Amino acid sequence: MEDQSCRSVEIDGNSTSNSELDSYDHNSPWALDIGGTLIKLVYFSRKDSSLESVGNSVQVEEVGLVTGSKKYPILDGKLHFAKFQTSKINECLDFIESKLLHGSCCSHQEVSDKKKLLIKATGGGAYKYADLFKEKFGIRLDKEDEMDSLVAGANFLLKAVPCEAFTYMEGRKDFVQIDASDLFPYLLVSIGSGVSMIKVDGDGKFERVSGTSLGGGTLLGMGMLLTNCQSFDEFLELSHKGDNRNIDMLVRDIYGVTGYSKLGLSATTIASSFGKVSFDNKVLKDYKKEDLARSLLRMISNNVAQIAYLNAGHGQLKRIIFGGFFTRGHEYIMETISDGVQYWSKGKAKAMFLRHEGFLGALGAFKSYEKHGLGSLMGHHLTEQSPVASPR
Ligand SMILES: Nc1ncnc2c1ncn2[C@@H]1O[C@H](COP(=O)(O)OP(=O)(O)O)[C@@H](O)[C@H]1O
Ligand SMILES: CC(C)(COP(=O)(O)O)[C@@H](O)C(=O)NCCC(=O)O
Repeated sequence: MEDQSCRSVEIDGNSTSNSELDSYDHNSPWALDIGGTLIKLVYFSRKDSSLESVGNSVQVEEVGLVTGSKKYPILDGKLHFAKFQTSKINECLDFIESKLLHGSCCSHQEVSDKKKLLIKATGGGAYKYADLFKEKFGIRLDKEDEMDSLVAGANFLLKAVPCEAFTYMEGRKDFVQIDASDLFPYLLVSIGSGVSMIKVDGDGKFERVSGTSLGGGTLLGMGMLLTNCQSFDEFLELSHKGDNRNIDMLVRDIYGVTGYSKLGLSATTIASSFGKVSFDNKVLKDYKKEDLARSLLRMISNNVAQIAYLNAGHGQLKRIIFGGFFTRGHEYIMETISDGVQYWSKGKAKAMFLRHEGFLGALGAFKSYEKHGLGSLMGHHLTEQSPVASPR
């Protein structure tokens, strides 16, 4: 199971001067997003930091974003992204220890003469696992609201990182540079274990307009039950090889080869996900795992796309931006979501995806150090050095 990975992007600090910055140890500010399924960790290392060479059990790949200016060399370095299974939180703790992160951060709190480290953390686990971090490292998790963090992370990426957003249709990825003055409003759809839909009107201005419990956790949970696969990656691999038409009832199975043209329902449109099964006199083992995986993937992706479209339509939003680890750059998932949005909106709305889609909350929490007078930890004008792979 691909239960952890780590990537990095190179950035230069581009901050306003802040004297507080100089009195703290900035070797490696870091922040966490502890979700229902995955823990996302974002940390910063200076260019000459020993962090690069410690804890090499986790692969660190350079992705390659560099800022223009070098005003604050103390902040020059790399932003790293790592993820872990929430169910294996000890691996995350070991990683933090191996990178010596437990001794460094951006903010301290004086508690009975002792300086305590405060680490920005978001997601439900910031509450659930607060005691664990306190007991293990003496660290206090400084909780940032999950929705605030998602929006802050998405706005930062959309405004500051060129070639962050892209569309994916008919096998083609097209990067979209959105003018910051024309960014809002948009619908942010975070597909994690569950799904949150947030109408974003500006920095810190948003409303969670909807959500659904049929999300990434549903796909993974049902996928494991139906196919016996042990991981998300294994499930995706299976789904590649499958044919959902052996499981789903299509319009043609009901109407015949002409489809239901009066309603614009072509013969190949899925009329009922998993509907074919009710016709067959078969049991689970008679079905190919690949087909079940494909059908389930389409069912969840279509459903999220449809609910997203409905909410975007309601708020008259033309852009729907998908985040969360569910998509993970997986072409078939993105294609299915794009098709769904295209189909339901009759081409009026567009699905967009983000290269750092799984790290919105963690990035938002990381950026929130700024709110507390710690200057800008990340440059605001990042320029792309070369086409990059996403940190997945
Ligand atoms: N390596 C992985 N392990 C588990 N789930 C993964 C993995 N990669 C992608 N996923 C998908 O991403 C979902 C979790 O997304 P994420 O945005 O991290 O949500 P959460 O914050 O709830 O953990 C999972 O439910 C699963 O569908
Ligand atoms: C509770 C959550 C915000 C937690 O976020 P997650 O860990 O799934 O990313 C999310 O799972 C969610 O929005 N679920 C849908 C709940 C609902 O609106 O019905």
